[in-house]
Amino acid sequence: MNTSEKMYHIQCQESDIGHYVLLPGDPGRVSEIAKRLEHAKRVASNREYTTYTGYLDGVKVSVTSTGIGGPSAAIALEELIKLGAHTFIRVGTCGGIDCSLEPGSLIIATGAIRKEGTTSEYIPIEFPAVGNFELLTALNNAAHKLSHQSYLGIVESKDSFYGQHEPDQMPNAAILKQKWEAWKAGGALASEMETSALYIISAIRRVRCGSILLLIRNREKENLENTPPTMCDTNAHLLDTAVEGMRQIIRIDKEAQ
Ligand SMILES: O=P(O)(O)O[C@H]1O[C@H](CO)[C@@H](O)[C@H]1O
Ligand SMILES: O=c1cc[nH]c(=O)[nH]1
Repeated sequence: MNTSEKMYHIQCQESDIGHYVLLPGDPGRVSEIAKRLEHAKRVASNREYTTYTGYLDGVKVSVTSTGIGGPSAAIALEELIKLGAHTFIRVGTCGGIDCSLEPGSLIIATGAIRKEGTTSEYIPIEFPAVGNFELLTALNNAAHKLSHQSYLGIVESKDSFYGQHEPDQMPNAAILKQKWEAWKAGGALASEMETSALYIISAIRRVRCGSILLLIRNREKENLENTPPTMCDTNAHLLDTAVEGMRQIIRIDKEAQ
């Protein structure tokens, strides 16, 4: 491959991208993360994909938004891997499945339920979507270091946001609700839309990915306790923890060299 070639969707070339990449879904979150890097500059913005690149402890690190959902995240990840990136942290948001979780909690996804269509085009459904152990450990250590409460566990990655929030509006309501109850009984923590695609593709391409998510609202908790909607309206602790996790993995990699 000609490495000066720009990738079709993210509009970046190899020299634009670090080997380490933070992956928010929301393009609006990219500059907020980039502020936590050294000398970060915007390198491209096309469709849902905005990229900044800077440094952490002298090592080049990029931030690229994935947009919403598996198809969009899969494109970002595939193109970043083609440009040489090998270590990824998703920096996302989620809604509660486990009724004990407070809005504002940080969820570190050990694995993801593959309730999406993208990864079935890659590998049969029996293959599990699992995070990279080193990265999950680094994220967990980062949360402890910064004194932020975090929870390790399984998340649901689905395709339909409104299928989660308004299942009764869907002809498929009975199946949606039955599966949701099954995930709850199985101890799943939260629901989002990209982690399973990122984990499956990372496994297939032999790169590392970990996902950390901010729980912004927990309808299960509200329903159980009969309390009004409560939204978490701050994400600084998510961004600080994700960047500290990346700093830790960079340090571990340097020590192993
Ligand atoms: O905040 P981000 O990272 O986009 O993550 C979550 O928010 C979006 C839905 O509102 C989906 O992308 C979901 O996974
Ligand atoms: O409830 C939520 C919150 C964020 N993202 C989701 O997919 N669901």
